[in-house]
Amino acid sequence: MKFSERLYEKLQPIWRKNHTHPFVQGLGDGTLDKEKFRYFMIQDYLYLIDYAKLFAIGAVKATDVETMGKFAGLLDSTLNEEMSLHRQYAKKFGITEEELENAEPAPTTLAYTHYMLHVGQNGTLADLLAALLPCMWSYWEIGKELNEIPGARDHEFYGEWIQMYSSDEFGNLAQWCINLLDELTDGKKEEELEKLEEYFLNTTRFEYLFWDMSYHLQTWPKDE
Ligand SMILES: Cc1ncc(CO)c(N)n1
Repeated sequence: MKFSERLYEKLQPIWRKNHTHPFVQGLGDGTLDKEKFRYFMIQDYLYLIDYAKLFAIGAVKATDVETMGKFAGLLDSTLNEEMSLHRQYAKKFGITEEELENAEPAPTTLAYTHYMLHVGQNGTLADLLAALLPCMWSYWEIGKELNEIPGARDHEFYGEWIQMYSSDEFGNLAQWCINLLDELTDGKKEEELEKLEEYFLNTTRFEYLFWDMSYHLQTWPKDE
């Protein structure tokens, strides 16, 4: 069995929790409170700034030019395609680019990005991929699932989000990362696979926490 199949099977219950989170459900049926989505967009923009850096680290850790080029492409599409979705949504909300970049990360955003960057900086290329994969993979799955809901992709507000994450372009990038992780883990010892599984599990959990943070508009403790 491919390592990605093992991850997928083992973590199904946790993935389902992400799919059924009220934030995700609200995106799909269009009932999500705009204030929560606005908060999510700002936090997700900050998240993606650090996430993009993981692809840069991937290029550094790659051992062949083709893989380097792919990571460079992932870096480019995160900064210039995925984040332009956020910049467009920001315009709809009257949020300036300065405001976006100067916003303060909430506790969960900071914990999640720093965890991934720590694993990415200190580990192997396989470690980095295991940590970053739940992000792309779960958004692709969620995008595809929401895209099946009649009218969801044409929703005046959340439709563009669903279109982006259910797209073949986004899916192909996720699939490339899945395939590379499968290649890198082929024939690896069980001990090594368990370590990778732990990274993947932790960032899958962080995905849930990110939805939950946005749903509850998490802040740092008040009256500091
Ligand atoms: C928190 C989070 N996870 C995954 C993605 C997909 O890139 C995203 N934009 N944000």
